[in-house]
Amino acid sequence: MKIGIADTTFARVNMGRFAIDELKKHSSVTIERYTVPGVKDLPVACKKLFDEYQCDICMALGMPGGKEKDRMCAHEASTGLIACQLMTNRHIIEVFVHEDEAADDAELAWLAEQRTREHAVNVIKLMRPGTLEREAGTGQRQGFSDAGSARQ
Ligand SMILES: Cc1nc2c(=O)[nH]c(=O)nc-2n(C[C@H](O)[C@H](O)[C@H](O)CO)c1C
Repeated sequence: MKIGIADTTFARVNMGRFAIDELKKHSSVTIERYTVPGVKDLPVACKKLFDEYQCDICMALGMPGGKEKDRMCAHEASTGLIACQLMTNRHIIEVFVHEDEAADDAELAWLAEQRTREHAVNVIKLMRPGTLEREAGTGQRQGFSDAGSARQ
């Protein structure tokens, strides 16, 4: 198994470092890292990780800014990431941390690390068929607290 990590220099937290650290804690998989300037460059980075580096699954790590044009960029990037998944028939776990989700820099750094690490664990679980099934409907969230199951 080979995991691709695509990340950006636009992000204000080194999300790639946290992803790699977490993946190594849980498995001995091979990891390829590909860093690009911003989120809109992530789809082709992931495509190259699949096509040229033979990755089986990718994480796309990015940090959209708080302005309207940043939100637009993030939406475009997400659309590209979905297209890449359909073209390659492989999963890309998108880990976007919007700058305005956090109240200050300290919370932003904490959120980016936490969300990245939790999604890295999701990647490991996705590679082991049936594992995520045990958590279906449990209201998992990455970063802030889990929502939990709704009462039935
Ligand atoms: C407006 C803008 N906002 C963001 C952002 O919020 N987050 C991010 O990672 N990148 C942004 N970029 C840069 C683009 O994603 C891309 O890197 C450039 O347009 C070069 O292709 C741009 C241009």
